[in-house]
Amino acid sequence: MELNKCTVQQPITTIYRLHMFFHSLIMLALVYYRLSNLFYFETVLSLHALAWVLITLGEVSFIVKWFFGQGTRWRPVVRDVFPEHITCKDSQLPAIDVMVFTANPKKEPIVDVMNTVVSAMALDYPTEKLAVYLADDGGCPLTLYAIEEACGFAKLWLPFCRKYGIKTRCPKAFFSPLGEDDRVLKNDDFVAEQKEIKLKYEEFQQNVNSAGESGRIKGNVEPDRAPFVKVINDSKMEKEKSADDLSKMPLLVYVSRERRPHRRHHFKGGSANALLRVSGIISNAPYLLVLDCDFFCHDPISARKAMCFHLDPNLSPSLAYVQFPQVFYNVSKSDIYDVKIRQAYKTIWHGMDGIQGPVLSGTGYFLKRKALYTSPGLKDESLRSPEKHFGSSRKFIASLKENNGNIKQEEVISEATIEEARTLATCAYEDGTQWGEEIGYSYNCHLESTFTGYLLHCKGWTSTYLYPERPSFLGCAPVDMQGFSSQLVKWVAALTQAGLSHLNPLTYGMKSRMRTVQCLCYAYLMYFSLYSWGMVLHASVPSTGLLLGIQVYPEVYDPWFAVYVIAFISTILENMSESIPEGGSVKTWWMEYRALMMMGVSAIWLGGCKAIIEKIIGTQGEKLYLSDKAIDEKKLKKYEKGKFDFQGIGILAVPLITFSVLNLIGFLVGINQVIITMKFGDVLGQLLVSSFFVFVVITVVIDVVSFLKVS
Ligand SMILES: O=c1ccn([C@@H]2O[C@H](COP(=O)(O)OP(=O)(O)O[C@H]3O[C@H](CO)[C@@H](O)[C@H](O)[C@H]3O)[C@@H](O)[C@H]2O)c(=O)[nH]1
Ligand SMILES: [Mn+2]
Repeated sequence: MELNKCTVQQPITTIYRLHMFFHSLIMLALVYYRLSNLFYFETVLSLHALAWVLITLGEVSFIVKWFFGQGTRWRPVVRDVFPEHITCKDSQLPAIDVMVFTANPKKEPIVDVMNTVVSAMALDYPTEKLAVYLADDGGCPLTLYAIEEACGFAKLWLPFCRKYGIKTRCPKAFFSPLGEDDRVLKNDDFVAEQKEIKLKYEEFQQNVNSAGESGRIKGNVEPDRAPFVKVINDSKMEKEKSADDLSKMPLLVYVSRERRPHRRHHFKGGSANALLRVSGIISNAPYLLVLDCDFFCHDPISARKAMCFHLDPNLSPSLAYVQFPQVFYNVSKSDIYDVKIRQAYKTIWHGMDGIQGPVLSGTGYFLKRKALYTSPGLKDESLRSPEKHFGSSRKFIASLKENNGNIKQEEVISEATIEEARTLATCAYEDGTQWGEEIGYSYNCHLESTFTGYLLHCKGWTSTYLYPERPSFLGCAPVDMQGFSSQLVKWVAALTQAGLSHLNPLTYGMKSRMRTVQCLCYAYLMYFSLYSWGMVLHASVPSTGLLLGIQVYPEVYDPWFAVYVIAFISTILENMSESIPEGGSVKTWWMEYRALMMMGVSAIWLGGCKAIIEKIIGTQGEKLYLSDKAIDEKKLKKYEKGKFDFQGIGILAVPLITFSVLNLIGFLVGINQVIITMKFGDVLGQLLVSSFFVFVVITVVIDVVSFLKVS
């Protein structure tokens, strides 16, 4: 019986392809128009010619972005899984190591991190096949204390969930509106037990918070520290106490790698590689579930769902990972900043899934451990000289040869193993090895996961995407302009940097084992900031033209004017065809589009510029912003009401204000001119473009002002 099913999305695929054909004709026409007219300028040194060249460049950037984007619309698919068709016994399921990452308790509230840990421990998967690791990149004593407390709580929580078939296995979510369905009356016992467990949860929370607040346990990041590995719960020890099925607990391990101020640590990528090694000699599961600390498990059977792909003999040999979407529990209906990044998770990932597979999104994916060490179907070169690639640990090298991760359940984890694990988590261990290059997560890009996934696809690995109705994982999104923008700047800078490196999708990717259409998709993502140049030019050239009396579009009576109008409408329709069928309305489309325009001339543009400047001066920013997961209630209220919050956006305000003012003045001057001369034919194109920007600005201003009034 089939374990999974893949369907090409119809009729949208046919519509996309027809549109592709139609739109490419218009684009070609526009290129012809611009190029043929550029030759008519008597001198290239006039302002008029300059304006033409600039607007042409702007149009070219739109066309190139559109062209790359077609890769993501070529063959969108949706997948379905049938976990009930898995025939093997539970004891034959492959083991999974869950890796949870945290870095800073100030930005990542410890109790929330523990909720993620507990939700992972509570996955509906045979406990002896499950191990949960917390990589604490902050090395914070309070986090260690909290995980011990959390483990104690889990001993009550897991049996409770299992006994009553609770689906919402993240305690915090269970006691929130998210868990409403699970809290309905089951029987009298349930009511009593629920009350009790709630008290226990509050007690746990209280213990952690008071330990931190009273200063009894240090809640600070320790930037200069030795490696530390501690087994919090050894499932083997428990077996001896003959735990019954309801109360069995998975292995739980706390890891904090060595950090030294003068040593490069490579952020999450570095932490992940250290954890790969440590977990390799402890449980060495063939599959990994990777979770950011704010992404808790919301569907206990997600692991079984992922296995519907990994156990499928047709897919499995080349399948590196199964990606789930990032779904955020705090997205509001209007979502003014488009924090849910709809285009990525609802369009592009499905599109790439139909080619070679979705992007590795950093969290919520089930990865084959071996994929980080080898290429599919090739002789394993790295195992010929393992020390050069993997470093000197014999124990770790032996783990590579192990028969697809026989979890070592026979023995209790020994002190010697922990000692070795500590060595594997030192800074020096990676010296002179291939970690961060050929092996493990790549250090070549700050978006370690996306880029590592890209390299996996280059090696010929595939991936699949599963978007179930009930979110398998839920995370928390930033809810103000500053939070979302800084995330965007970080991502765009990293992607652009990858696009400008020698490993870019157009040269390196095309020559690799990656499929051609897949290369286009990656080019779309890595050169997305190019598009923002198009936006910036469109936000500045037509309006400046109005001020200086320079015409950049054909006259209304010129048939070419119609071509521009058609191009505009066609672009908007393409855009709508993505967001509206995905449960959206014209309003949701507009919110998303407006967000893109605002971010396009600010965060995305600056992120791209940052990468270009760094490329020219030859440095790479060593600072990386950690997204804030401690959500401010006031900010959340504003966001939920659809009111913009620009506080703290800093330099991003400069382009936003400049382009707003420029278009407003240009528009007024243009209108004035029309009134005086009674002729509008030659400026209408520019007036339309400017008014479009003015319209965006006005709708934003209305939102801001109306909020000031009510608050
Ligand atoms: O030095 C660091 C920095 C971050 N993290 C952890 O990495 C995760 C992601 O960091 P976050 O600031 O939340 O990044 P986002 O921008 O929200 O996340 C996206 O982008 C990141 C790359 O910048 C990816 O690592 C993430 O998986 C992806 O979800 C968090 O759990 C952090 O605790 C570390 O372990 N060490
Ligand atoms: Mn995050």
